[in-house]
Amino acid sequence: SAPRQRRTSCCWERRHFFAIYGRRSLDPNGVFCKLGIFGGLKSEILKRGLRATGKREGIGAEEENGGDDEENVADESFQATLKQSKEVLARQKNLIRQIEERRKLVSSITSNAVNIEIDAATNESGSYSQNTKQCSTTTGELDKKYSITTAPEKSDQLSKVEVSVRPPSSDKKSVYRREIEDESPDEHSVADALGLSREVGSEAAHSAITSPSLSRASELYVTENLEDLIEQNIGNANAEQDATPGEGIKDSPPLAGANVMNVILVAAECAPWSKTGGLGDVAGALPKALAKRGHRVMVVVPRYGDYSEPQDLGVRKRYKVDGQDMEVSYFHAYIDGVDFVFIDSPIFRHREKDIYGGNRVDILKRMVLFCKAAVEVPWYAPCGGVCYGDGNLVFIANDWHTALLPVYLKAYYRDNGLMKYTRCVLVIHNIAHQGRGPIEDFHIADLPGHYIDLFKLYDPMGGEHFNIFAAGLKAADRVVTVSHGYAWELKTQEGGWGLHGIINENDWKFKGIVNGVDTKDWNPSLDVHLKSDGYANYSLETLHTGKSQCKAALQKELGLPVRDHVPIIGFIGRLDYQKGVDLIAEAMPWIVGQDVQLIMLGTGRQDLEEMLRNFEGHNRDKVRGWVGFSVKMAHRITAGADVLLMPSRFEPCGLNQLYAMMYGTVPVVHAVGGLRDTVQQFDPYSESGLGWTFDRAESHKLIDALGNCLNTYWNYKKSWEGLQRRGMMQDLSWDSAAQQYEEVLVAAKYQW
Ligand SMILES: Nc1ncnc2c1ncn2[C@@H]1O[C@H](COP(=O)(O)OP(=O)(O)O[C@H]2O[C@H](CO)[C@@H](O)[C@H](O)[C@H]2O)[C@@H](O)[C@H]1O
Repeated sequence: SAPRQRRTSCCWERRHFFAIYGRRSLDPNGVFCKLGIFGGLKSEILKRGLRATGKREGIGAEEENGGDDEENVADESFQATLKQSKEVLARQKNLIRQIEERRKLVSSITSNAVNIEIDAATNESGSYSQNTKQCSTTTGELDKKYSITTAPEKSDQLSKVEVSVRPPSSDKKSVYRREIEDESPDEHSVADALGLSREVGSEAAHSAITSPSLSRASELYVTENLEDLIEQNIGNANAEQDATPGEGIKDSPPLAGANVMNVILVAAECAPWSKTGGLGDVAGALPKALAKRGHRVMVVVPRYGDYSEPQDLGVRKRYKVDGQDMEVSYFHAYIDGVDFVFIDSPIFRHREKDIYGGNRVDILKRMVLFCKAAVEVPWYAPCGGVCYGDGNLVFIANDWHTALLPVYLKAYYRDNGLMKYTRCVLVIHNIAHQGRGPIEDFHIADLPGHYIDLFKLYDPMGGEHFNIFAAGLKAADRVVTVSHGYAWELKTQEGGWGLHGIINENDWKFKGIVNGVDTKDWNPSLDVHLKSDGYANYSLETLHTGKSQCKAALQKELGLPVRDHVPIIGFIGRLDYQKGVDLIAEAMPWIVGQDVQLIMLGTGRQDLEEMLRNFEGHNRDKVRGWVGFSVKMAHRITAGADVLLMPSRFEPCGLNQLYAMMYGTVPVVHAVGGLRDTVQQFDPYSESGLGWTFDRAESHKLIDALGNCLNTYWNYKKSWEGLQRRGMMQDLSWDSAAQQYEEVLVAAKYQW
């Protein structure tokens, strides 16, 4: 009976072994190919294999009493298992090599994509648009699918579509997760997730997952290991993607967590399509940062020019403006995770060089049409096939041009039980422009009579008048301005420009958030405007040589003496009262008395433009006054200059000083509004600070500050380098601002 017992025991062990790992485990293309990849499993297999031979189970003692046959069987079995283990090891190595190759492929695709973008942007606007168009078409397609899942309205139709959706390719991890959760067992998803070729991987994956002989424990084991491997594999790919600055949407879950919502930013301008100043920059950059946090984000802007990226959505709507029927259509592009919707109408067309041009009534009519159409965009503009809808939606309106939006939202819709869950936040970029006019302008706004009270404002400057910003501030659910300093100033009589009373009354819903920088556009190591004409990209590591090269290229381009040791002082901005250009004029005799070069770029008031030309005319060896709007020159001056001068009388935030610091250019600023928030005065004792500030908008104060700055430049090189480095090392991206905006959006959402 002993031999029978031994045979039974041995057979049981073998049956048990197969029961756990399946018969196909002995097939070279079978489950071991799959299981072998998990390091821990190898020893388990060996252990089980040995147990099957009985040698680890103490059965050996009985075997010694048994016949040679039994011993041979055990030996053969042991040899087979050993061979099998070796094969497993070889396959494991092979799989690791495949994963490595796949990782390289992902990395090369990622870097190619970045190169395409950089190439696109390097070209002049025409080719930039073409390339972007390609990108947007692709991502638009993805968005079409993705947006369906993120749409908050879950109509029957939507949830049906959801079954087949996939998020954008960058969100690979969640694709695989969902495939495993929803569709497993599925050989394709698992093999794809592992990066296995179909021939090697699919059958193995299928066996591993679907084999009926898999016990619950081994199923769990396989799943866990699969997930680990997928995590690791995709994590590596994502890490490589993350290393690319400015990449779009990243891993799930979204940073915004449960607060994910639909956000529509509405602005009169948006870079790169339309820009007269900082509003265009913000409208182009903040939405991308919000999208990165997981929100579904749209920008709505008039279609001033014949832009090539946006495609006609084929939707037509009519709105009445001052008694006249006007038709609008909607153009759409999906770029960097954001839906850009352009509202087309004959009254916007061909205005790209003159966005705010025309008489007061003309501008008002344009803004009335724009706001009337913009507030209904979530109903009519199908982005990626699905409209945003008005649930879980917050508008971000900007400056007086779109301050009618919160008023329309209330008067046309919420007062009538529509758009009940839609909110509007109004951002003040500049209170100096308010949309003022005579009371009679009210009829153009086309609102119920009692709404006149929102618009009526009396101040000593304008008497009783119609004021669009005033109405917007009252109707908005929340109000944001672009720095803490400016938030404080707006509440004062001097800083509020007649609206301080309203702002004080609405203090509870008012907040300052400092703007960020689009670190893709304004980044010395990526800047597309530094790739030609002798300029060079540079970083913190190559600051010294890179900046010198840009400086020489700038001097050469503008016909100034090419001298490395002469400090270049730059100025970029609108030529108006706000920017304090007249203070530079007053300080001009002192400035040209120094061994410096001054480069000024700007457009605006004609007398100030003339002044710039005169500066240059009288000091050709030291001064250049570029009258015009040139984004390329703005970037090149920022890179090539040593000092950026911003003597603004008031400055809600100011972006140029932020850009300057990113480029190792030291700012000298009037300590006001956002300039005070962002430029910390240099302290030579503690070697801290970011630049020089002066406390009053007076030319002698400017001269003092600039004098100290130049002294440091000439005589304290180490301190100078410290200033540059501290500036460049700051995190000035939109990430933190976007998080603060999100808090405001959430507060608005839950406000009744
Ligand atoms: N001639 C020219 N050629 C090329 N580019 C030129 C140019 N003149 C100006 N720019 C560019 O326009 C932008 C100006 O931005 P700012 O923030 O400095 O001022 P702006 O007063 O327009 O914005 C308002 O809104 C922004 C955004 O909130 C606030 O930062 C700011 O304080 C407030 O006054 C920068 O990108 C600058 O490079």
